[in-house]
Amino acid sequence: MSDETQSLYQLIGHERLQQTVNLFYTSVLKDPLLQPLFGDGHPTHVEHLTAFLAEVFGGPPRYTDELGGFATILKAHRGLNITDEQRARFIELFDLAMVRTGLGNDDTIRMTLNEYLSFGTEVAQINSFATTDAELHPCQEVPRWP
Ligand code: HEM
Repeated sequence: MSDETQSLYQLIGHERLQQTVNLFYTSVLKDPLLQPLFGDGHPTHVEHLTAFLAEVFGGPPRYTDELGGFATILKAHRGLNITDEQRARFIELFDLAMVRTGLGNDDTIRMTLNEYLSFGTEVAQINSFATTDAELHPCQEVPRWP
């Protein structure tokens, strides 16, 4: 496979993606602004968030095919009433985790992930406030990015 056809997922590598999500989630559960939303944490969160992001960046569609797909993440976010500060902290902690695993050393990867996180957290925030289906964000499936 030539470089042109390599997905971002391949460039990142599954293990490094999972390590980054793992560090991110550990920091979320210690964060005063975010921890109240996540409680004591969920044992499948790292696996599910990794699978979701893998699919977003061109990896296998395992989140859609095996882990409940977009409907599951939508259900998880509805009613959370995510504030602007919580949304910003989520992005900040993910970026810090990228720096710590070395993923942040690659400017293209870091910038693309941050661009996606800006979009993804906006989707999550809008859905977190939706009281009717009409108020949901129009993105209703696992997006492919970029
Ligand atoms: C790019 C943005 C985001 C993505 C890709 C994402 C993805 C996910 C996924 C995959 C799950 C697990 C659903 C399952 O069990 O399969 C989840 C759950 C959850 N998300 Fe998000 N999320 C995003 C943004 C946010 C934001 C901004 C917040 C709050 C600040 C948030 C709070 C939560 C909570 C509280 C849960 C449920 C608890 C848990 O599973 O641990 N998410 N999210």
